[in-house]
Amino acid sequence: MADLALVDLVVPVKHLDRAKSRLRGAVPGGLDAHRALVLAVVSDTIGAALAAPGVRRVLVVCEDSRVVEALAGTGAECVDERGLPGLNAALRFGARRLRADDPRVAVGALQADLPAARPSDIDEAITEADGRRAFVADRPGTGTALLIGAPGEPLAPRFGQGSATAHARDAARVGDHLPYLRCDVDTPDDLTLARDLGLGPRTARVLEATCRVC
Ligand SMILES: Nc1nc2c(ncn2[C@@H]2O[C@H](COP(=O)(O)OP(=O)(O)OP(=O)(O)O)[C@@H](O)[C@H]2O)c(=O)[nH]1
Ligand SMILES: C=C(OP(=O)(O)O)C(=O)O
Repeated sequence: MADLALVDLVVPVKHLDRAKSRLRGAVPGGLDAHRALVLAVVSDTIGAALAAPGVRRVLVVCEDSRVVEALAGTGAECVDERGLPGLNAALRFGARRLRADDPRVAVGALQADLPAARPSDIDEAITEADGRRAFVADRPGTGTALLIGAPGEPLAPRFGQGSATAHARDAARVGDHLPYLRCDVDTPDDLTLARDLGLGPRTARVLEATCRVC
C-alpha cells in the first residue's frame, strides 16, 4: 500500500539567465542581482518543501550548475533536464525518474517561485489531497502552484497559461485557504505581496540588501 501522506516532488528550475524574466528590475543591479534574487526564491521554495514532513524526496530538474551548487548539501537531488523542450517535458522527465525508483509513489510538481511557502502549507495540501490527484491554484487562480498525482499514477502535468483550468479537468482543487503556498512571484508587484505575507529567509535577505520593494 502506498502511504497517502507521502509525496515525492519534482521542482522545475529554468536556467538562471532566462528565469523569471517578468521579475526583472524588481531588484537593482542588473542580471547578477536578478540571478541572486531568483536563486534565493528557488532556495526558499525548496527549503520549505524539504522541511515538510509529507515530502519524502525533492528532485530538482535544472540545467544550471549554479542552482545545483546552491542546493548541495540541502537534501534536494538535482538532475539535468538535458535540453528537454520546456516545463512539462522537464516535469515528466523528473516524475518518471521518481516513479522508476518507487512505482507506487505519489509524485507531485511544485513550482520554484513560491518564496513565502511554508512547510505546513505543503503538508496541508497533501493531507487535503488524501491520495487523490489534486492541485493548488496560484494566487490569481489561473495558474498552478502545486500538482499532486495519485499514488502510482503518471504526473501528467499541464503547466502553462491557464493551467488551473487544465488541471481542474481531472484533479481536485485543494488548498484555497493556503495563501503562502499560492503566492507565486511572476512580477515585482507579486514580490511586494509575498514580502507582506512573509518571505523565506534567503529572499528576505536579498530584498533587505537592495530595498527596492521594501
Ligand atoms: N527545468 C525547467 N524549468 C522551467 C522551464 N520553464 C519554466 N520552468 C520553471 O517553472 C516554474 C514556473 O515557470 P514560470 O513562472 O513561467 O517562470 P519563468 O518561465 O522563469 O518566468 P518568465 O520568464 O517570467 O515567464 C519556475 O520554477 C521556472 O523556473 C523549463 O523549460 N525547464
Ligand atoms: C507555468 C505556470 O506558471 P506561471 O503562470 O506563473 O507562468 C503555471 O501556473 O502553470
